[in-house]
Amino acid sequence: MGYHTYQHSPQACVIEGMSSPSSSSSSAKNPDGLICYEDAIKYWTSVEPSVNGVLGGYGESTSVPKADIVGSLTFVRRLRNRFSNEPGKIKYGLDLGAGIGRVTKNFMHTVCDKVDLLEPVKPFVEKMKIELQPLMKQGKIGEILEISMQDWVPEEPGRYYLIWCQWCCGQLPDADFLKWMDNCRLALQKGGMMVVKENNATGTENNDIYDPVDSSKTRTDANFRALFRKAGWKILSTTRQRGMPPELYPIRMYALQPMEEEEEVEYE
Ligand SMILES: C[S@@+](CC[C@H](N)C(=O)[O-])C[C@H]1O[C@@H](n2cnc3c(N)ncnc32)[C@H](O)[C@@H]1O
Repeated sequence: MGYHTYQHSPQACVIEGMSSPSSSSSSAKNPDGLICYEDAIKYWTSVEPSVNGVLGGYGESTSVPKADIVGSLTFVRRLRNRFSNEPGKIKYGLDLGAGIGRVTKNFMHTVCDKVDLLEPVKPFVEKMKIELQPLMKQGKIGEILEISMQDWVPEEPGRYYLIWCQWCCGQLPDADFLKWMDNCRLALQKGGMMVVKENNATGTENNDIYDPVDSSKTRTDANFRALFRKAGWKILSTTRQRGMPPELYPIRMYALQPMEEEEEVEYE
């Protein structure tokens, strides 16, 4: 997510050349086929390891970082009676696509006993280790996994009380997204919760927008809901992030739990 994940006309696809934003290129129809993991890592490795870098130019001189953290905290606090840790287990958090550790540093450590972070980009991991020094000294940081979400296989089933995935699951095409959700289910404690916080493209299920800058896609709310259902997760609650600059895509938080077998899903 950078400048490019914000409200803009879909740009010309790097593969197809300079088609106009309004042209009906196959990129608009099949963004999944255009996602390239290597290009994504190359892009993120070239980005300054700072809040400004991971937030695409919406750093600390803007309202975005603060509004984002306040929104996340409020959302999780509102849900505190709807999820719990498994008796006797540590309240472990997992911060996915963690960048320089912004989410853990400002928010996750306050709701979890300990947080693991997953981030594939080396300069971000190096900066994260500096940013999180004080929390490491307090014993609040667990493992730092230097891998991509699509390569992650949970080593300890039922480890996590809260899994947080923000502004990074657009890096995965739908097929890998579904496999990744299966891994999340395996990794979650009984009673635990996962939150996906992402930009939303407008339109129906098939209107996801490819972003050539970081080789990701921005999903519609309809596609998120369809994928959650397909992967066997129910939405406990969902809300729109408030207080963001008007030029940005709408941002939505989805609080999720695995469906019980035969459970009816209620969507808001
Ligand atoms: C927009 S930044 C968001 C960082 C962080 N979640 C935050 O909100 O501050 C996107 C992050 O996703 C990471 N990323 C890119 N491809 C990824 C992948 N395949 N798996 C996991 N993370 C990925 C990037 O390196 C970058 O740190």
